[in-house]
Amino acid sequence: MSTIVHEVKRGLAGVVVDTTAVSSVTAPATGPSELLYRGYPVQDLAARCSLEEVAYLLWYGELPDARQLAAFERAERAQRELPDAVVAVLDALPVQAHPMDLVRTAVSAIGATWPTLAPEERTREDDLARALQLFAQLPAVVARIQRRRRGLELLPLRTDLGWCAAFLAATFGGEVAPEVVRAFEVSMILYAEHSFNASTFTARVVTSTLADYHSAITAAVGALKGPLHGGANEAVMGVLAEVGTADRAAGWVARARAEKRTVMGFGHRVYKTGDSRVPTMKAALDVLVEREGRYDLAELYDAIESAMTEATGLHPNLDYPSGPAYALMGFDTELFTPLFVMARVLGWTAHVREQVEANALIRPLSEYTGPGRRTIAGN
Ligand SMILES: CC(=O)SCCNC(=O)CCNC(=O)[C@H](O)C(C)(C)COP(=O)(O)OP(=O)(O)OC[C@H]1O[C@@H](n2cnc3c(N)ncnc32)[C@H](O)[C@@H]1OP(=O)(O)O
Ligand SMILES: O=C([O-])CC(=O)C(=O)O
Repeated sequence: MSTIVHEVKRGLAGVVVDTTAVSSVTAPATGPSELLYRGYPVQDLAARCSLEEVAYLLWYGELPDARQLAAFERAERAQRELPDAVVAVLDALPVQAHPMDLVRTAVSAIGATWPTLAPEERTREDDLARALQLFAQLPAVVARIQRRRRGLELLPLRTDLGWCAAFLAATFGGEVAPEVVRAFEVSMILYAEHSFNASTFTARVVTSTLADYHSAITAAVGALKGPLHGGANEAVMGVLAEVGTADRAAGWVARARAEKRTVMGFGHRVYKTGDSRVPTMKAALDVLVEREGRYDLAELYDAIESAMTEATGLHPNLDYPSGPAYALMGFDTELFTPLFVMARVLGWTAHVREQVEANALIRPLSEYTGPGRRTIAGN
C-alpha cells in the first residue's frame, strides 16, 4: 500500500486560498507595506471619509455619492434600537461575563430574529439588510455592556448623530469631544477590513457550507476573540501594566525574550516590516495623549516599541496603538475587542457576499500521523 505524503502548510502560512476584490495587503520583504480597500489606501479613507462611507465602499465596491450616502445613513439610523428579545437575552446573562461572550451571543440572538432561508432563496439584498441591521445595532449592544458593567443607567442611541458619535454618546453620556469621535472613527476605519485574516477566513469557511449570514458572523466573532488575533488589543494593556514605566522596558523585553513569551501587539503573519495601519493609529493615539496629558503612557509606549524592535526585529501591529487609545477614551479593557467587532463586521460582510457569489466548499486535507490500521482487541 502506498502512502500519499502531502506537503503540509501549517497555519496555511503563505498559501493563497482564493481571490478577493475587497482589499489588498502588500507586504514586501523590505520597504513599506500597504493596505487598500477596493483600491483606496486606508490612510486616505481614514483622513477623508466617515465610517459610513467606508461601509458603503466595502459592501458596494464604490464610495457613495451624496444621495447614496444619505439613504444609507437614514436606513442605518432607523435600525439602531435593539429588538426586545435581544435585550432580554443580554440582560439575562451575568453583568461581568466577558464582553466578547456577550457580543457573540448578541450576534447570534439578533440572527435568530430573522427567518431562515433556503440557500436558493438567499439574495444579496437580504444579506445586506441583515448586515446593515447588525452594523446599526452593535453600538447599542456594546454601549449596553459597558454601562451595565459600571452600573450606569442605559442611554438610547441618538439618531441625530453619525454612527461613531452616537455610539460614544450612548456609552459615555453627554457630548463627546469631536477630536475623540474622530480618533475613534479612524480606529474603526483601520479595523474595518484586512483580507484573509483568521476571523474573516472563519466567516468564509462557514459561508462556504451555505450556512446563513449570522452563523458566519457569530463564528467570526469567536475567532476574533483569541489573543493572537483581535484579543491582542485587550492583552496589550497587560503588557503596558506589567512593564509599568518607560525605564523598565528594555529589561522587561530581555526577560520576556529569555522566557520565550509572546508579547501582545507585536508581530504579524503578513507584515514583517511593520503594519501599514500603525502610523495612522499612533497619530490618533497622540491626539488623545495630548488631550489627557498622559505623556507617561506615550513614553512607556515608545520605550516598549523601541526595546522590542531592537531586541527582536518585531514591529507593532494595529492592536498596539489601538489598545491604549481605547483606554484613554475611557473604555474598560475588556471592551476593546468588541470595538474591533463593531468595525470588522463591515469586512466580514463583504467577504461573506464574495464567498456566496463564487462559492467553493472550503475543506482542506490533512496528513494523518496517528496509529496505522489495527484490530480491536478480542475480535
Ligand atoms: C489585528 C490583528 O489581529 S494583528 C495580530 C495581533 N496579535 C498579536 O499581537 C499577538 C502577538 N503576535 C503573535 O503571536 C504573532 O506575531 C502572530 C500570531 C500575530 C503572527 O505569528 P506568525 O506569523 O505565526 O509568526 P511566527 O510565530 O512564525 O513568528 C516568527 C518568530 O517571531 C516570534 N514572534 C512573533 N511574534 C512575536 C511576539 N509578539 N512576541 C514574541 N515573539 C514573537 C515567534 O516566536 C517566532 O520565533 P521563532 O522563529 O524563534 O520560533
Ligand atoms: O491580517 C491578520 O492576520 C490580522 C490583522 O491584522 C487583522 O485582521 O486586521
